[in-house]
Amino acid sequence: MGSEEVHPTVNDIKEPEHFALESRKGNSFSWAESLNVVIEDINGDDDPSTSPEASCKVQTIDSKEEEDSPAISSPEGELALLKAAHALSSVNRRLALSKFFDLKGNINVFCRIRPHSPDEKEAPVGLILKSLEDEIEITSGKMKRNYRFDRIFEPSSSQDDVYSEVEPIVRSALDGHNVCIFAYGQTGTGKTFTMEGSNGNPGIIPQTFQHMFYEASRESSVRYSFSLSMLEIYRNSLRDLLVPRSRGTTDPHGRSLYIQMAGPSIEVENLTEITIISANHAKFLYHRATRVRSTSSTTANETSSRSHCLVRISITRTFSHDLESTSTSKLWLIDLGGSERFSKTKAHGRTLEEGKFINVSLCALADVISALQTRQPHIPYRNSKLTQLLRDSLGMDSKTLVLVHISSKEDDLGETLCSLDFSSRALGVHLGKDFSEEATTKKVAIREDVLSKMKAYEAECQRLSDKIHALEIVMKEKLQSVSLHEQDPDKSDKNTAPADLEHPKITISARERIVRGPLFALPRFMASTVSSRCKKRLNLDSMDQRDFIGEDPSGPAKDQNHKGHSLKHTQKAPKVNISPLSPEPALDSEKRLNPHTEMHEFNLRQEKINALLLKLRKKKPIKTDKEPHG
Ligand SMILES: Nc1ncnc2c1ncn2[C@@H]1O[C@H](COP(=O)(O)OP(=O)(O)OP(=O)(O)O)[C@@H](O)[C@H]1O
Repeated sequence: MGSEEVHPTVNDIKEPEHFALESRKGNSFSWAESLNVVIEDINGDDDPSTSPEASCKVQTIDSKEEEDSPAISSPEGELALLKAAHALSSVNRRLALSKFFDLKGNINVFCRIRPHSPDEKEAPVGLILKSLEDEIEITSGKMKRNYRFDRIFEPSSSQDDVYSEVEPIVRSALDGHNVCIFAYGQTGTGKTFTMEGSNGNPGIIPQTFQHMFYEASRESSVRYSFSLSMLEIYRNSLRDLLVPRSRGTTDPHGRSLYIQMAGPSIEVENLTEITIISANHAKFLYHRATRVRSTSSTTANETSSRSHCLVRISITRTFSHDLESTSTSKLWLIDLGGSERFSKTKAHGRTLEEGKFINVSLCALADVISALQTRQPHIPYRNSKLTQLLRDSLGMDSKTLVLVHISSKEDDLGETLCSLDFSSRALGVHLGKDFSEEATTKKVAIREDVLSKMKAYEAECQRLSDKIHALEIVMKEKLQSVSLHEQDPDKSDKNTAPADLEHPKITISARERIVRGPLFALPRFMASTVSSRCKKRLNLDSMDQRDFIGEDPSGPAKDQNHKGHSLKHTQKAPKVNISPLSPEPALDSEKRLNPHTEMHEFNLRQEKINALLLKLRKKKPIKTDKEPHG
C-alpha cells in the first residue's frame, strides 16, 4: 500500500489559523482542550517509546501492528503526528490570545508617565501623581481626580516593559487581525520615544520589526511576507515618506495620495509599498523615512513632530497546505502629532496652523474610538483624513491600543488633564463598566491565567518545532544514504545501517517529496529563507543590500554614508511588490477573512482532526531498537 494512502498527512489537519480566528463563536475552546488531551494521550510524553525522541529511532514493529497503527509506524507517520500536535498547540495559542482580547476588550488604553529629564535645570514641581494598580490619582491643590487604564507605566518603566504589554497585540496582527497602535499625548511627553526609541533603547516600532521576523521564522504551516509603507498626515494632507521630497512638492513624481475604499478595505492610491526582507531592512527604511518627516522646534520640544506619522506593515500569510490561500492584515504603528494648548505654547503662524490641524484630527479620532466603545450605530470616520485612512483597522474585529503619554509636571496640569480626558473617552470609563475591586481582581486573575496558558502553548509550539526539525534532519540523512546506496550500493553499504534497508518506505524519492507537499518538504534549515528568496528576486539596482543586512542602519553616521543609495532607491515606482511567497499582490482585499467561510472551514477541519485522532488512538506502543541519529 502506498504510504500516501495509508498515512494521514498534515494536509488533513494542519491548518489551524482559519478556525483559530473564530474562537469566540461556538465551543472551540473546549474542543481544543479535549483534542489536546487526546494528543497528549497518544503522544504519551512520559512514555519513552512514543516520545518524539523515539520518533527518531528506527522502529521494529510487526506487520499486524503496522496495519493497526499506520500513522506512527514510520518516521513519516511520526512527523505527521508531531505536526498535528504542533498545529493543535498553535490553535490553542491563538484561542488563548483571542480569549485574552475577549477579556481585555478590542480597545485598550495604556498610560505612560514621562520621567523628569536629568538635564532639566531645576527640579520641576510635580503633580501628586499616584498610580494605584491600574488607576492614576492626580492631586493638585484641592483638585483630586482618578483615571482608570488597562495598564500604567511609571516613569521608571523601560522600553521592554512597554513592549511586553504590546506584544500580544502585535501577535494578533500576525494571526490575521487589523491592528492600530497609537502614541497619543501632549507635545514632548515621549510619544516618539515610545514608538521609535533611541539608539540602544529601541521602542515599539523596531521591536515589532524584530518580533515579526522572529515569529515568521518559527512558523512552519504559514509563510509570512511583510511590506512597509510610511506616510504622514500634515495639515490634513497625506505625504508619502518613502519617496524623497523635493522642495515645494509633496512628491517628486507629482502624484497625490488618495484614500480609496476597496470593498471593505481601505487603500491609498500611489502610496509606496516595499517588501521588507529583514528587521534591519525595515529599520533602514524607517529611519530613512523619518528624516523627511515634518518637525520643528516648539517651546515644549526641540524636534516636535508637526504631523501624524503612520507606519503600515501589511502582513500577508500564505498557508503552506494551499499556496493559493492568502490573507492580508494591516498593522499600523502611529506616532500622533502632539496635542497642544495654544495659550501655553504661544504658537503662531505656521506652527499655530499645524497645531490646529493636529488637534482637530485628534478630536475626530477620539470621537471614533468613543463611538466604537459605546457601540454607536454611526461611527464618524469621515471627519478627518486620519480616521478615514484607518477605517478598516478601527472597529469590528480589529484591535486598537492607545498609549497615552503624560507629564508629571505641575506646569503641564492642563495638558495632562486634557490627555486623561481623551483616554477616559477612549476607554469608556464613564460608561458603566464594572470597576469594583472584586470584579477587577477577578478579571485580572483570569487574564493572567489566559496569558500564562498562551505562553505555555507558545513554548509547546517551539518544543514541537524543534522536534519536527530534528526528525526532518534524520529523515533527510536517511534519504541521502539510501540514494547513495541506489547509486553505488558497495560504497553506501558501509555507511548504512542494515535496519534502514529493512524499512525502504522512508526512501521517498525527491519527486515524491515535492508532490506530497509541505509535510515532506525539505527540512526547514535546508529550505531557502524568506530573506534569501527575496534577495534573489530583489532588484539589486534599486536597493543596496549592504544598507541593511546584518547591520543596524539607525546610527547617524551610517545614514550619512548611505545617502546616495537611499536617494537612488527612492526613485523607484511605488507599490514595489517583490514578495517571493505569493504571486498575488501583497494587498488583496477580496481575500480578507470572511467569518462565515472561516467557520465552515473550522468545522470541516475539526471533523478531519477527530477522524485522524481516532485512528491514532488505536495505536500500540512501538518498540525501538536503535538510538537516535542526530
Ligand atoms: N520615557 C522616557 N525616558 C527617557 N527619555 C524620554 C522618555 N520620554 C521622553 N523622553 C525624552 O523627552 C524628549 C521629548 O520626547 P519625544 O520627542 O518623544 O516627545 P513627543 O511626545 O514625541 O513630542 P512631539 O509631540 O512634540 O513630537 C526626548 O528627548 C526624549 O528622548
